[in-house]
Amino acid sequence: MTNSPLLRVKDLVATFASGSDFKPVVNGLSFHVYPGEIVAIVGESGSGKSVTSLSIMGLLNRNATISGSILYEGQELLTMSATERRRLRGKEMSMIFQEPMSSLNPMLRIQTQIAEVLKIHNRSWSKSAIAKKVIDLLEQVDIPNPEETAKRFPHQLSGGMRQRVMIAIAIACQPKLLIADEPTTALDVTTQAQILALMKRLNKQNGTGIVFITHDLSVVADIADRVLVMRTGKIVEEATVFDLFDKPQHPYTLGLLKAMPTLDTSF
Ligand SMILES: Nc1ncnc2c1ncn2[C@@H]1O[C@H](COP(=O)(O)OP(=O)(O)OP(=O)(O)O)[C@@H](O)[C@H]1O
Repeated sequence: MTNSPLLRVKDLVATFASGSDFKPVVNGLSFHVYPGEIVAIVGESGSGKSVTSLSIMGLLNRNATISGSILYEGQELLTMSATERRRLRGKEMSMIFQEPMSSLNPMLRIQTQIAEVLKIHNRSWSKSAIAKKVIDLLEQVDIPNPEETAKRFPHQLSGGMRQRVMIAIAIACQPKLLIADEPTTALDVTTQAQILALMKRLNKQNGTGIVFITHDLSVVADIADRVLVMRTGKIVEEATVFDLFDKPQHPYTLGLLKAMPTLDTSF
């Protein structure tokens, strides 16, 4: 790991002009992610995890006001032009959402959707180079029969396969930063474990820094190097994954840990 963070968020405040009584929903958040690191943000529903990730990606609604600082490789994202941010999105940083069906276009074949992002960021590539890269990406995310799958439409794939396609799109341009917002929540446990293993492998192979948003501490234990515990728009605890489970400091973290199902839990 190098000494300069890939991402440095400082005093981030996000407020919506409607729906939240003008109270900040993210309120003075500071954290950093080093290249190659997996940082999990964990917290209950409504604590501001998604607003944080959308702020980093520059995808928040127009009714949001953001202040503070978000530095990506030392460049301030909050003062960047929309064109510059679009250039970074997809190429330098990309995002995976919980429900791939709402991010994929139901009318377009998988190959067209992956090719689209490749074309935007690699204008000089030939058609055959793009087609080859599409298959290569589907192979990287362990899609069986990639040539066949590339021709399918999203509804012809299982939820796990759709999420793999979303990951293929997200890594198409080898971003340095990947933000994954509850990418496994909608999946059964076996598929969830496979997707987590895939993300860990991509992190190790490509050195991608990952911000992994979840409300599930067992996922945190599986994937993260470092953990930020978020509550009502603030970070209440930050620790390595080992320390968080070994000696949690904040009562809220203790509560989350106690609520984790164990083998002894009776339902
Ligand atoms: N576009 C919006 N307009 C108004 N309020 C919003 C908007 N988007 C989010 N909020 C509010 O901001 C707060 C934080 O929402 P956010 O989606 O970041 O929570 P979360 O921690 O990601 O929750 P979940 O785990 O349920 O996804 C919530 O109170 C939510 O209602």
